Amino acid sequence: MPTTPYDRPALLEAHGLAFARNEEPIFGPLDFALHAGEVVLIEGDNGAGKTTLLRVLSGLLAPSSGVVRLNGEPLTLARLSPQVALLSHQAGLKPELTALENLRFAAGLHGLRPGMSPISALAGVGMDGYVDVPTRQLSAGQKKRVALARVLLAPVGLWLLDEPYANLDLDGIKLVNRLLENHANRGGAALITSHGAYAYTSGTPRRIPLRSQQGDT
Ligand SMILES: Nc1ncnc2c1ncn2[C@@H]1O[C@H](COP(=O)(O)OP(=O)(O)OP(=O)(O)O)[C@@H](O)[C@H]1O
Repeated sequence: MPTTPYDRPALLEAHGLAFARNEEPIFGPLDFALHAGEVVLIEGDNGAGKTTLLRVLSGLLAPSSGVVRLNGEPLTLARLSPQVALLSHQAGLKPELTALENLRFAAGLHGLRPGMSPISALAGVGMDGYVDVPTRQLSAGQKKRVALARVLLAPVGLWLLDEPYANLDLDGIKLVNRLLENHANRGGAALITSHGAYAYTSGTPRRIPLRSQQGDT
């Protein structure tokens, strides 16, 4: 019998996942699973809890209740870094290093996706003309592209991308959609947040709507 991604443990699963701050609910409880080949979009207005959810899913914040599993195993920071590439609001680049040096540094820490090099990852995001430029001299959108190149370079199946479209021009938005589509087609999976304006549209992604709970009665 042919196997499908659904026969294997999900790359990422959340069960009864909720987060509260000072007893104020931020999101949840949420139940979802992300399988190989899927892109799932977390949608919500400003303050709805999208970044908080990604920080919980990446082990940076502990949930108030519920569990997160990576490839069927409980999430731990030790399991996270070899399996997950994170893109957060801050590009996370070292400003004194060039774009290329930043990617070489990342490759030294996390390794390389087969067939990919720091130069080819920069070319893949349209930044091959900026390899020798210190990243402090780059615009916000250019920094975002270098940060996306770092995601592209990482030899991992799961991408957690917080606002990948922010600061990008129209070409950059199409680029993110193309990167997501290619990643899903080669068996990867991605969870992305967006306000919805530039949502990934290929293959009708599943959506997890978040709604601000603060002030609810
Ligand atoms: N460090 C913090 N301390 C206290 N409250 C916080 C903190 N970070 C976020 N919040 C609150 O948690 C709620 C969810 O914030 P979060 O950043 O997750 O929303 P978001 O959906 O990502 O918003 P945006 O679309 O504006 O980026 C908001 O009400 C916010 O004010």
